[in-house]
Amino acid sequence: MSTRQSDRPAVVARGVHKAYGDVRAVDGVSFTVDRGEFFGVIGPNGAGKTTLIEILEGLRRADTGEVEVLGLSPWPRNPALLPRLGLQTQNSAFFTRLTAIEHLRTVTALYGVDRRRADDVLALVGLTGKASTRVDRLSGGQRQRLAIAAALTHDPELLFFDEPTAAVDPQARRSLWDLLRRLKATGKTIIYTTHHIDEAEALCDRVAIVDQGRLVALDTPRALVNGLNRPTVVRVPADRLSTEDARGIEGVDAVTLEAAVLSLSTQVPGRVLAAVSDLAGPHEVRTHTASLEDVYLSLTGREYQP
Ligand SMILES: Nc1ncnc2c1ncn2[C@@H]1O[C@H](COP(=O)(O)OP(=O)(O)OP(=O)(O)O)[C@@H](O)[C@H]1O
Repeated sequence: MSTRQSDRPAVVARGVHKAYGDVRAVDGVSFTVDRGEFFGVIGPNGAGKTTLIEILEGLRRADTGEVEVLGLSPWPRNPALLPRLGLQTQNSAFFTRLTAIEHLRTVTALYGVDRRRADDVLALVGLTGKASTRVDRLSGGQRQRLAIAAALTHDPELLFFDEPTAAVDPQARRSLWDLLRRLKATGKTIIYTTHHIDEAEALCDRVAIVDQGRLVALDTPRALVNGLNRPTVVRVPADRLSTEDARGIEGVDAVTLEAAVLSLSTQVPGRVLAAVSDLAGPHEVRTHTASLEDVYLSLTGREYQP
């Protein structure tokens, strides 16, 4: 029985390999991305992320393995697929001497869609006030928004975003997060590469960690963090709680004292926090739990390098 294209996952990759000479850029990668999923790809420099994404986008050909995008093969380049994909890349091309709205109207013309769509997507990314500003006068964050708007002009089903928050200040980064969450809420599938691991943790339904061309982990951020099985550490100023009292709290596995702060390790942080609060009050009590960054570090053996 044949399956309709629309019933297929957004992406299926099976045993994908790609080498450049001796360098195995992608070394046997298999995964599936569901429709409507926000799927993150993270990994150190040179891990093979760009090569993998470019294979999915139909920009490069895999040496071996199978790739299916929206139920179709992206290679040889598939004209039926291109209008259904939205691409924002690190080197997104701009018509820099045009204004923001002129740039988007040019893109709508290239895609053959109604030019009024340019105004819609400009509003969607919150740049209506910059419609008449030349592209080369926009800030880094505004340009990233414009690149996202351009990727949306033809209302694609599957979006590829390559580090859209690179070189963006923290405030603009947060507002881009809001935009990305709104896109996800409209049912778009998003494949997202980032060097900001906190961002992958905050935004993505699932995250693939790639290292040396291989998929070293793939799961929800929560499952990846839980899989580390690290204790939560509750920190309390040492003048508020004695070491003996801390050790006596049910659920505390270890207590250490350093720089006038007691650190209580536990697998049941809620219970321990409540007990600490009863004994010492809630002020200046801090908790530290493992994050996706810890997972990344333990799997790749590398600190995150921006
Ligand atoms: N066109 C090419 N010719 C030869 N080697 C290449 C080419 N493109 C990439 N490589 C090599 O393949 C490996 C994977 O590169 P890729 O750009 O896919 O990694 P990446 O994870 O995207 O890295 P970054 O985070 O730095 O962008 C690297 O060793 C890189 O040097």
